[in-house]
Amino acid sequence: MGDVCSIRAQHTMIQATPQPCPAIAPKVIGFKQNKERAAMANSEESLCKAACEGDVEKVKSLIDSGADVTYFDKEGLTPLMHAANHGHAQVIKALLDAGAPWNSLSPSNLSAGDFAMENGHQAAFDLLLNTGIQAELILGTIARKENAKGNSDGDYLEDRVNFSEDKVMDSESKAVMMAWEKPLMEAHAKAICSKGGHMLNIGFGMGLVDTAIQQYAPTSHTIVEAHPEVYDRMLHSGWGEKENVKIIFGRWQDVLSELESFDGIFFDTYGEYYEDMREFHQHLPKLLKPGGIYSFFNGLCGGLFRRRNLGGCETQILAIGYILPSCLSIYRGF
Ligand SMILES: C[S@@+](CC[C@H](N)C(=O)[O-])C[C@H]1O[C@@H](n2cnc3c(N)ncnc32)[C@H](O)[C@@H]1O
Repeated sequence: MGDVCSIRAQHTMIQATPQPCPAIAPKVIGFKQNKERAAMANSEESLCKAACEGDVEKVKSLIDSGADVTYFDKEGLTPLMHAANHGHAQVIKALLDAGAPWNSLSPSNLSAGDFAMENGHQAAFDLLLNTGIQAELILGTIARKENAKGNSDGDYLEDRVNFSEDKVMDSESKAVMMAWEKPLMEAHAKAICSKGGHMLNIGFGMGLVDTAIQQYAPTSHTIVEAHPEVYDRMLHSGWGEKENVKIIFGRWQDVLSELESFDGIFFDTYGEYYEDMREFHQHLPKLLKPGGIYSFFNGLCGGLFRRRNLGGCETQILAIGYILPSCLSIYRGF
């Protein structure tokens, strides 16, 4: 747990040089019909400049007079990215209230959240994180309802997955798991194994957390995995022959009755929603022994930040810290 918190602390020390505020480029208007469009673009350029300079009154008045908060300037940046880059939290709030998209990406695939994070603007970052999480929760709830009605646009568990040395990808080439997450998985394993005993991991993926759990030589180590190809790969790589390992093939939702209680539990699935994780949490009082330790990993803010090396890990930890307000991703059973 100490590790998890200290990684979060490292994050706030990351500093990058913010880009200078853009000068408003003079427009050359060749045709009469372009005048209106040029005037509008000017108000959006002014919005970017005011956002960059932190002039919240000007931002509000430009919004009131119809400036488009979704505008991308010639550098491919939105007003929200400019405000985030310089840490102007009040401007960010005004833009978000006016409907500025929190998940737009710059030409280098950076979101406003990335700009705030890279420049160490914690208040700006928290605002964007909050908005991203709220949106994810709402979208997740809608998607679950759609799926329940049979409108699912594809079930990850029924699709093919691709394995390579450093990642597992789903059929849409989205990363199920990536090797850079290894240090984070090791931190989770260390936490849940800190008292030894019987371990449970939900979701094998690349087996990073399970490999780390094995290093603590637990009394028993149960792994629940639902994807047939991931399961086959587990068997081919010898996981079925390890003495203290029990593999349960199936969705955790369907195999709960086969699970006893554990001293350490880790949860990290893919293709599920926040609501699924919450549902899992409701089973914890039964699954976790008194004094047991639970930890989880979940991409709760997809789209808000790039998934990338250490930064991505830190983001996940921040997200976890946000959900459980004291930067703890760990739950201790009573
Ligand atoms: C992100 S990966 C887990 C990565 C793992 N923590 C590691 O260290 O490599 C998620 C895994 O959960 C599995 N999964 C998805 N939904 C599941 C469910 N309902 N029950 C059990 N496993 C599930 C996926 O097939 C995938 O292997």
